[in-house]
Amino acid sequence: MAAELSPIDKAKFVAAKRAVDFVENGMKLGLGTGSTAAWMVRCLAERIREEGLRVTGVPTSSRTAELARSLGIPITSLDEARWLDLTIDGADEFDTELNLIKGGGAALLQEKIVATASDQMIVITDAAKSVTQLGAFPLPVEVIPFGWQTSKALIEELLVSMDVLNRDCSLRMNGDAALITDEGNYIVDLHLKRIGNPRQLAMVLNQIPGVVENGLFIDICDIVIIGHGDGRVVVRDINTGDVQDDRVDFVPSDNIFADMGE
Ligand SMILES: O=C[C@H](O)[C@H](O)[C@H](O)COP(=O)(O)O
Repeated sequence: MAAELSPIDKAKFVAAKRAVDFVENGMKLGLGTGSTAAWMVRCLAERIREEGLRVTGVPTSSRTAELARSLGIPITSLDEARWLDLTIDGADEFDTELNLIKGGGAALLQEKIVATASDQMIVITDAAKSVTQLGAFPLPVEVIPFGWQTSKALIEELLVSMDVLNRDCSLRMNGDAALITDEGNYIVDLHLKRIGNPRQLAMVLNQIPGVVENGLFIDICDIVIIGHGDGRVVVRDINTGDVQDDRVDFVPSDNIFADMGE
């Protein structure tokens, strides 16, 4: 018997399930990271099992690779795949132009490379992540460990020069030690509260020595699918301007919980 999902998990599940409708036979797919993307991986595995869907996935983190492998999704590296048809991923915040903050799960670097190598990016999310202005969620910046304090100081100087009022920056920790990303780097979180010009900030942050990438995704996302706890999903396409209001059955099949030990 499938476990009862919380309203937030129902919202994530229905968004993920609707996104997987966009997947077609033979596609090369970017597989995002995080709790919402994990639902997408489970829904994709279900279509592979039940319909014999043929796809190849490129995971955006070691966690997603492990999950995909455990559910029998064929995966490969981006270097093998080279170019992808579609990436489906979660986000921490999205604005009306579908600019995003990502990296709450420290996977922003691979996620940005994979999404940029895709013809289309679909973001799956719940409504709580919709904002008029990005920045309430701390902006993750991936820095190399060598001289990270200098890189952090340069980020702080940059924020002063841009007249950013809230500019508290903190090294992301994992217990007592710095969190290490899949690429062996650190994350500095920028607590900005509001980001006036995300496009400019995304560009200038990456000019700082030691900064590898930042969590602002500008002009990368094409479609956002917003799930709600009652099964409603809103699909918004930034390129066509189309908005569809849809419903998805939010009762997952029993074996979708296979990887969760339920
Ligand atoms: O690094 C992690 C990713 O950018 C995630 O996609 C993002 O943090 C959203 O994760 P979740 O779906 O768990 O809220």
